[in-house]
Amino acid sequence: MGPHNAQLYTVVFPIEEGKGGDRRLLLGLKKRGMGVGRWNGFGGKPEPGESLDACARRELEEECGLRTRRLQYVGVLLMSGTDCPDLTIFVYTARDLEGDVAESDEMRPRWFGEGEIPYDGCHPEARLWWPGMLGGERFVARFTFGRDGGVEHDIQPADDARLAELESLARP
Ligand SMILES: COc1nc(N)nc2c1ncn2[C@H]1C[C@H](O)[C@@H](COP(=O)(O)OP(=O)(O)OP(=O)(O)O)O1
Repeated sequence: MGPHNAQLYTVVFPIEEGKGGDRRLLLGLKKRGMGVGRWNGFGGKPEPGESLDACARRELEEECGLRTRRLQYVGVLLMSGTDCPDLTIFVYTARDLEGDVAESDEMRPRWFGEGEIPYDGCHPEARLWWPGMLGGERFVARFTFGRDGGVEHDIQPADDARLAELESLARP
């Protein structure tokens, strides 16, 4: 199961790093559609012919008003389940941010300190990979959702070659 036969999405996490090494993460409370009522990064589906990088930048600006001078492709989520379509989600972090944070039709943004992330209000698997992502890990994570609401997971470190291989399968 992979990008070639799954619905493709991007998700972007804006991060600010303070001088003392403390980090803040901008999350958005989803106001409609998939994941409504949950805190998440900013993202969505690529438009026809759009690269993943361009999609990530567009969705970031549309959903929270920010642009970035440092977008980093850090991981891939391969999601499957009995009662839902397969999803492949390309994960980015965004630093060196420009613009003003603004609420959109889709997202209500809010900054959280690393120790304040509201995991109970996020997608259930978020707590399994966000701490690693915030710590700078690059990864491929496989999640399999069961009918009982449980989720099996396998999270592996990924290098440039593995991430590029997955990205190339999604190239328009
Ligand atoms: C199931 O678990 C998920 N976990 C996480 N962390 N993120 C997820 C999960 N499922 C979906 N997402 C992300 C992927 C995208 O960033 C959004 C959903 O995007 P959306 O459906 O809003 O896509 P758009 O292209 O913006 O859609 P419309 O323009 O049609 O509103 O959630």
